Amino acid sequence: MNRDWIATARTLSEALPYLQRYSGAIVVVKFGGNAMGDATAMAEFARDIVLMKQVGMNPVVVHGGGPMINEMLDKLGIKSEFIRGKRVTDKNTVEVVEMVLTGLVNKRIVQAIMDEGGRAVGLSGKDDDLMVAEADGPELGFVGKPVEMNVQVLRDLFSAGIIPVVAPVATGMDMLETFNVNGDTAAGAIAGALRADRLLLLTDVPGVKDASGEVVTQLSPDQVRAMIADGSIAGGMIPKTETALEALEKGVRAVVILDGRLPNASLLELFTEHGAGSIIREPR
Ligand SMILES: Nc1ncnc2c1ncn2[C@@H]1O[C@H](COP(=O)(O)OP(=O)(O)O)[C@@H](O)[C@H]1O
Ligand SMILES: CC(=O)N[C@@H](CCC(=O)OP(=O)(O)O)C(=O)O
Repeated sequence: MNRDWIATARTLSEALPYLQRYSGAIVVVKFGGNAMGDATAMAEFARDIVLMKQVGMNPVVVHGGGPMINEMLDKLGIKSEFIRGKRVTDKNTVEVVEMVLTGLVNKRIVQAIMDEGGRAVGLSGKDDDLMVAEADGPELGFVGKPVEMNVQVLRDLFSAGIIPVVAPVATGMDMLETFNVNGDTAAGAIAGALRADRLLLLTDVPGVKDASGEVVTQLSPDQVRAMIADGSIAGGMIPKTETALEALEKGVRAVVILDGRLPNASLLELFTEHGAGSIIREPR
């Protein structure tokens, strides 16, 4: 008997308690632009999501696409800068953001999930008023912070056997403006409104690193606040960890920041005893 086959069978058998624990669980997965990588990485990600649905979980994909927005802004000769991990967004920029996220990136992910045999529907915060936002701060322009969530549409899609894929673009309170919402912030707001069992933030680093560059596998909210204050958490990791703290306050059970480029990163986290990346939750 081939040893690899035996190992595969054992892995499946060992996954049973996790499959039982997560049956019916809502898992929000943020797929960052830097984690998307090439077509193979995209297909592997899609396969993991389809598997989650197949075993009875309710995954929701919330995606980013920062590098793809940068590429399009470059082509159009529009300059862009970030403040504390968020893109300063003027009128021209928000149009590009909406086109790239709800068009290009969203449909690529929907297509990848369909290609793996799942059913996916793409939507943005504008669809069925899923995410209503107001300006995050005057210096950021059309960057939104979610103020009202209407997640019924996601529950409807769950019951229909469909995987929702959400682009982080929101409508304003007046229903006229368009806001660019950071992908992590959007994922946290959706996870909070759904009181999700897990929020997975897939990125391009193995987890949250301390000042010496080591990944910290377990973090409490207090530890995260201290690391933001002393500067060991910086740049794009700020919205990610702030999102984690807010999501926990709203009743999400745990938030995991992990490397989406690692093959089967989400499955490793959910279905094995090893876990992956940094898990942030209240100390037990
Ligand atoms: N303490 C830290 N641990 C890990 N990454 C950090 C930390 N501080 C800052 N970073 C940066 O945050 C980045 C992840 O954020 P971002 O680039 O916005 O990812 P994504 O596009 O996946 O949302 C990492 O690539 C890293 O450069
Ligand atoms: C306000 C803000 O910063 N919005 C992000 C939205 C996309 C995103 O979050 O993409 P990643 O997850 O790939 O970083 C942006 O304009 O880049």
